[in-house]
Amino acid sequence: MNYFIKQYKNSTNNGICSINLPSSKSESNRLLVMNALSDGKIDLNNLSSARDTQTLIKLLENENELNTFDVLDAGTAMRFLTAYFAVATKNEVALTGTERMKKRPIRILVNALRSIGAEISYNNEEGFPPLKIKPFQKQISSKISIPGNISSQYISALLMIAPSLPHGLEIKIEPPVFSKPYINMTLGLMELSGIQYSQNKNTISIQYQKYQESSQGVESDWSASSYWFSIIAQSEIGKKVFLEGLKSKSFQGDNDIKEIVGNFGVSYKFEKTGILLEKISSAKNSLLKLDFKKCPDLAQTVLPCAASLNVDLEMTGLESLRIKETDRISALQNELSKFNCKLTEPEKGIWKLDSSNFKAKEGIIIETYEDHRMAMGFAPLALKTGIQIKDIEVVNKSYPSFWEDLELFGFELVEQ
Ligand SMILES: O=C(O)C1=C[C@@H](OP(=O)(O)O)[C@@H](O)[C@H](O)C1
Ligand SMILES: C=C(OP(=O)(O)O)C(=O)O
Repeated sequence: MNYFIKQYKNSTNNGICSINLPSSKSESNRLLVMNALSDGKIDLNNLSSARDTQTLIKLLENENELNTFDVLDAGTAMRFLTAYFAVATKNEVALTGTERMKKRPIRILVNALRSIGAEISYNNEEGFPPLKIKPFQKQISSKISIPGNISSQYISALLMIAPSLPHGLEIKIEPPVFSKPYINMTLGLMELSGIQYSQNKNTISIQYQKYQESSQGVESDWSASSYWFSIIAQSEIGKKVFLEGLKSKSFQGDNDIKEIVGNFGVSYKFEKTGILLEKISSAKNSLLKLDFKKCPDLAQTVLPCAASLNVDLEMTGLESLRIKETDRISALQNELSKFNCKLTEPEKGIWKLDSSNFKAKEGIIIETYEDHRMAMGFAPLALKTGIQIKDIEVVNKSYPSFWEDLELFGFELVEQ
């Protein structure tokens, strides 16, 4: 199904809308895997409603009955379960996903796991899911060296299983390290679950030990919050929204959104139960330099937003976007061009967004490429002109109530 999104139903409504964001799927999926590794010692509160998390819950709940585990399009579930089954499964299992998942690389993680003794084979194409994983026999090494520039999910997956290995694990991450806050999130949550580790620059050492009993709550999802930062950035001065469940101290690197969108005239204030956003000034129209290395998932929020505010961008750290739910660079190029904006790579690794000719023509149709962030990143542009978003169910991966929340805020959505 598609939605035609119009601007506010009632633009004179000045009341402050309060949005109940989903909880972080990244935190939820880590806690679920750690809980499974600890035989259920972690009391989990406020797990995410995201499909990625709900899928992982179901798979782990039925672990003893299933022999094929389908993660759909959840990258974290694929990578985390590969490591989990490599050390914890009692029977041979198959791990699979969507057609796109079968094109997301996993060789680096499989090689690392094989090097410590895991028995994993490829069902179709070498280097890609689906995988076949046999029960772990014997740890043959306790040292791994792994590139840090492809996906941090491989590293998080290895860190979480490290305490269960008889000889522990020493992981050397070869720089450059992308998505580092996600590695720190893994270590932070492991520490809260009683795991001790030591770190010397890019080498992390974890001895054999047991996850301890603990109770863990999940914060709201900062990546999901980013669409609200974008909406307020594109609203008139004085417009506000309250986002529930976000905290000033977070494991999520995507909380960088509050600083990035500060450049677009959005202020924020933490309160007891969340954060209040307000549009206080126009965007600075000078060239803005941004590095997405720590927060790649914010790119699809920030680029369309900058485009509509006529802010040109010079960017680094976009490399990992090519291997996510879709090739996010091409998807962004295609959809931004519908607004007369150009995304180019004039020098290797340096990206430019030219927003000077931004034009919102009525009736633009946004393709979403089976990627939730394409739908949610472009939806706020409805503040400029009515736009159509294709395949709206795509948001279920991370933010199932996204469209209801837009309506609550005052957008008018018409099914097409
Ligand atoms: O560990 C995680 O929870 C995630 C890590 C990031 O992936 P990469 O490490 O592949 O960049 C991010 O894009 C993804 O949405 C979630
Ligand atoms: C990249 C993402 O997720 P994953 O890699 O876990 O599929 C995302 O949510 O934007």
